[in-house]
This record gives sequence, C-alpha cells and structure tokens, in this order.
Amino acid sequence: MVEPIVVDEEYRKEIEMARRELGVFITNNKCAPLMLQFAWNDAATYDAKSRRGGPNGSIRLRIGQELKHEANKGLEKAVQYCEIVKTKLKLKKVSYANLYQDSNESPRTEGRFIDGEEDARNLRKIFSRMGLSDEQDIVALCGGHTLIRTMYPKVSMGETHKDRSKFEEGKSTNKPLKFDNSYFKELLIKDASFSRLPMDYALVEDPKFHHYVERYDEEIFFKEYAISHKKLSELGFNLNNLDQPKGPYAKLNQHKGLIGIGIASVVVTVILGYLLKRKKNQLKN
Ligand code: HEM
Repeated sequence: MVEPIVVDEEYRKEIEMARRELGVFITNNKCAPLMLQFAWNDAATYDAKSRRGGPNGSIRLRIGQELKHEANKGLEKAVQYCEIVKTKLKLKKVSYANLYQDSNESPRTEGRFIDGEEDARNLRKIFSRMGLSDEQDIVALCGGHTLIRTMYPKVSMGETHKDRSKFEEGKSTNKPLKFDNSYFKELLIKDASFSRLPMDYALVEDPKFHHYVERYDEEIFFKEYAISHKKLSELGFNLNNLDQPKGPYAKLNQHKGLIGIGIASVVVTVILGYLLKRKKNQLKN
C-alpha cells in the first residue's frame, strides 16, 4: 500500500516564499524568457525509462559540464538569479543539497541536449524519451518559443545577443515578452524576415504538428499549454508508484510532484503562474 506523503510544513512554507519571490523577480527583471528556457532545458534531460534527470534543478550542479554545453548558452545567468532569491530568503529547508542525488548524472545526460536544429523526427524522439509522446504536448510546449528574444541585439539585464545565442541576430517574434499565440500565427505566415530555429519550421511542415499550430487560437493554446506544462513540471513523479531512485535524498524526491524539489523546479511552476497571470491582466486591459 502507498503510504501518504507527509510534506514538512516548514519546507512547504519555504517553497511558497520562493515561489512568490521568484515571481516578483521575474516580473521586475523581465527575464521570463531566460527562466522558462532554463526550466525547460533542465526538464528536457528527463529519461522516462530510467526515470533520471528531469525538472529537479540538477542542471545547476553540472556547471562546467551541462551548463557549458552550447545548448545551454547563457543559462548560468538563470542559476545566478536563483541564487539571489535563495540568499535573499535565507532558505534553510530548500537546499541545493536536495538535488545532489542527481549531481553525478552528467555522463548519462550526454546525448540528451537539444540545440534547435532538430527536425520533426528528432522532436518526437526527444519528447518520447521524456515520456511526452503526444503531439499536442509537443506543439503546445514548443509554444513557449513565443517568448524567444535571444535573437534580439539586447536580451535582458545587459546581455547581448551573442551571450545567449549561437544563431543569427534577428527578430523571432514581434512581441518577445508577451506570452500569447503569436508564435503560431507568425509561423503560419512564413514571413522570411523572422529568424527561426529549424525546429520551429518542423512544427509547420509536419502535417500532424501543423494541425495543432493551426488550431492554436489564444484560448485553446492557453488551455493546452497549461495542461502540458503541468505534465512537464511533474516528470519523474508518480504518486501511485513511489519506487523512486534510492539514496539519501529518496525521501525528498518523493515530494517532487507535489511541491517540487529545489529552487529551479519552483521556477517551472512560477513561470506558468506568471505567464497565466500576465495573460489575464492583458485581457483585462
Ligand atoms: C525539443 C524542443 C526544443 C528545442 C530544440 C529548443 C531549442 C531552443 C534553442 C536552441 C533556443 C535558443 C535560441 C537562440 O539561441 O536564439 C531556445 C530558446 C528558448 N526556448 Fe526552446 N527549445 C525547445 C523547446 C522549448 C520548450 C518546450 C520551451 C518552453 C516550455 C522552450 C522555451 C524556450 C524559451 C523561452 C527560449 C528563449 C530564451 C530567451 O530568449 O532568453 N523551448 N530553444
């Protein structure tokens, strides 16, 4: 029988505090694109077969290895932002040590990097490896690219395009800080003045992906993005099967799907809350 999960009250409070603080930080520093990409790249290491990797913040522990990979260009900044929040709040329970069980994972995550050059086949391969093989999840989540602004000359907080991107400078959307369905609309226009990643084109060219690109008016996109993002943030957690990886942090790992482990996994949920709130405000005004 599965024992009920008891979440330490102090731990829960710290997670809530971190969530609020990160929300404010992201708004003030206009760094939602960076943080969303950071959260995604961390989650995208998940391997459904071995149940290793995933949205657990372990990306931070592989500085010099994973973070130095070109696919993660400039994401050290996101780690620094998380550190700022962690230090400011003087978090005791939510510790990076929570994540150490994944810290010696780097050899296993080799080959799980993404670089934007992927075609439709590779996109399916990446998401299937993560256990997200449904086309709806793939296209909805890739809608996160509505926030891409790495291609702009100035990205955020003094960074330049070169600090964040290996791709040509250009514009990838008309409104890079606005979370809406314009990514899909602009993909369909096929306007050559937009800079696109090969994976972006794959979404319009593959007939099954195309179906979702066309279908995504703002309402449907938001609804389905929220569902898929929740799945993303819970990768590796199954309440009915707590046979989680063993080791000193196994207990903490069990809480993962409920409140998230460590700051970086909080980022995933904060981002979603932030984006949805932003959207609501936009509709009000
Ligand atoms: C397999 C799928 C994906 C690939 C291959 C991919 C690849 C990339 C690449 C290469 C960049 C950097 C572009 C540049 O250098 O200018 C990027 C940026 C970004 N990605 Fe993805 N991505 C994928 C899926 C996603 C998903 C699912 C999300 C969100 C849930 C996401 C969110 C972002 C964001 C927000 C940025 C912009 C960061 C910024 O402008 O600061 N990506 N992606």
